Amino acid sequence: MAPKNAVNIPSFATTQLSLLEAELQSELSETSSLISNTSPTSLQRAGVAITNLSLSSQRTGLGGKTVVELAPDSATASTDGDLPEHGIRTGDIVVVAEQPAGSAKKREVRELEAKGSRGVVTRVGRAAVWIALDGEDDEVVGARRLWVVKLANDVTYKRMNQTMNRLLKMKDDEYSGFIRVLFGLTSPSPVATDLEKEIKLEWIDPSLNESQKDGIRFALDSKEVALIHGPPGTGKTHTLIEIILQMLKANLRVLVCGPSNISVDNIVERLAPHKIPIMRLGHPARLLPSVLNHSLDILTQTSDAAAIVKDVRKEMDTKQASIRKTKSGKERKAIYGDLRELRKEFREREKKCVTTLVGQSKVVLATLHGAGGFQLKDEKFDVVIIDEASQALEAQCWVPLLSAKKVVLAGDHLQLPPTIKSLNSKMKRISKDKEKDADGIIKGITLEKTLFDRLLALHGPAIKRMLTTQYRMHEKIMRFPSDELYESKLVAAEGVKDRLLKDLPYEVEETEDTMEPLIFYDTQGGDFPEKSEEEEVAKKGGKGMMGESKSNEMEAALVRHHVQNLVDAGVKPEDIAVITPYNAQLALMSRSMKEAFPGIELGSVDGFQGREKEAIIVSLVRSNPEREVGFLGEKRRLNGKTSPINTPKTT
Ligand SMILES: Nc1ncnc2c1ncn2[C@@H]1O[C@H](COP(=O)(O)OP(=O)(O)OP(=O)(O)O)[C@@H](O)[C@H]1O
Repeated sequence: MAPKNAVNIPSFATTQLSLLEAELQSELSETSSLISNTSPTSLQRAGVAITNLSLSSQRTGLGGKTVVELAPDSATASTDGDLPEHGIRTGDIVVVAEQPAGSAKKREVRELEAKGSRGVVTRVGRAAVWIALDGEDDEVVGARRLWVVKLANDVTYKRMNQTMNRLLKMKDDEYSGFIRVLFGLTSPSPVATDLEKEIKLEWIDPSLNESQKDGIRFALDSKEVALIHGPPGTGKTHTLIEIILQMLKANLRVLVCGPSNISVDNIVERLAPHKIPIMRLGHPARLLPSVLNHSLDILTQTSDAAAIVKDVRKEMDTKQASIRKTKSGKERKAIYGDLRELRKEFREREKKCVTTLVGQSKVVLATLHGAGGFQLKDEKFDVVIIDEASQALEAQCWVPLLSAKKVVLAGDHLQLPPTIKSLNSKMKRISKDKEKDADGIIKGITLEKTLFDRLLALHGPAIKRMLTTQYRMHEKIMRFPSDELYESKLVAAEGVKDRLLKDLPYEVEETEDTMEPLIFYDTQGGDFPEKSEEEEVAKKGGKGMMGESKSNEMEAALVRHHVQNLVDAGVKPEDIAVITPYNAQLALMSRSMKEAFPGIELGSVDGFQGREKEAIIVSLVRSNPEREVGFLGEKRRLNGKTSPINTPKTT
């Protein structure tokens, strides 16, 4: 029987499309106001541009695209030849253009795009940045001074929109059993507790704990959907690896996805030692070096099927190199003509080779977005596994799911959801639309609500298994998240439950700071006032830290003092992280501490989620007579940052 709260699929798709549009618009307007109101130098400082570059090489990359390498212009470069501090990352959508003279000149995004070439950053090095250009005939001439400016990433939206539009247009009889379950038109098939099967299951990893085994059995037995709920450090990825290996043993074909390249690479790295045939889709420049051997691009160069693509690639590279040697415009034009022909040939051959290689792979790994590429267009999988599912937008998850039969989602809905920029306008807009009863928008669906959340609300805890033993925190640190968020179900593994800083595998003195797992510094009262600052760096992409920011100087001094104590006791700075929810506080602390304690890590609370350190110092900043805590009121923000030892927690 269908649950009462079944979701109307076309309305769901319409709602998602409208939310995605609002989100894209807010991203676009944020970028364009920044670009039009700020000088190149300030844009660089804000993390969205690199100035004073020149072209150092160009060659053919995946899909026959031109990849340009840009390095600091010799006239302006620092003596070490390194790029200046910047915030451009692999995967960013950018424009490469001639740098405007006059630092404060106003410019429009449109104008910038018209003058320059759009592309994707494929690699960021210490002394150079590589960009794959979108256009066929894009020409970046070497003699000029260039700059790179980051644009809003509308590419990911395009794929989500396509997916939601396909869902919107599907007719009732086109809904697969799987889709019907995911929208509550039917209930999930009951999972038979097949005792025989349980007995037959031979564990590949002998160290699995009981809750992990239970989750694995459930993921294997369920017919349409299984949620693996993994609180911090409970071995979610560990569990997924066993699930993948068991599925492979059962001769199933599996597609493994995650919202980011790093989430996917993490799984590839852990699967690799098992020597099973795996294929990682995605641009090699964005993959971890250790993962490259499994990447489709490398396989298209090294496998037997690849030989046929190789000669065209070589020919194209030679042509690319010759462009730079010629001064004549006419000759250059002719070379571009040849390149266009070669590129066509290259793509056809590459496609054939890719289809052969992908068709042979039993385990394919890609980002959610990457799963929508041409390589998987007609491929069928028995199961789609999504890791970090509570960090992904639901529309993103549907990219690989539209033609799926079964999904295993791993995540933790009690840690922070994906960051959404348009939250306020979106909420208002939905309720207004609802009042007017317009376009079938569903109230209560937000971008922040992930597929994991929605399925849990739709079908209840029966579709979920929770991992309960955590391998990261001292028992006392674990107590707070366990009691507040996980119904006191977490258990600390033997190896960590009473581990202290003094027990680190190198010499650490026994002091009051190294013998306590959890220390609070009370900073209430008049001596530690918070300060508000207009946050210039908010646009840097600092998650959840928009608008004005807060800092607390006295607290920063206290943090520094505590770090000093730890270091004096022998704790290595690289084992210490200082995190804070506020950008202004981060800036204040970074300045003084990075130099004093080389190797120490400083970061934002949101950015640090899911990482580990031996000692974590949390600077909470807020301290005011009104007792306001701002966005720290979000419980999920206080979750998941703890490590074996958590030191001062300033309040
Ligand atoms: N059954 C186990 N026995 C011993 N150690 C384990 C076991 N399961 C997981 N671990 C260890 O716990 C740590 C966390 O594991 P893993 O990275 O798989 O967890 P996670 O839940 O994916 O982490 P995160 O909270 O970052 O998402 C790792 O160091 C891993 O080796």
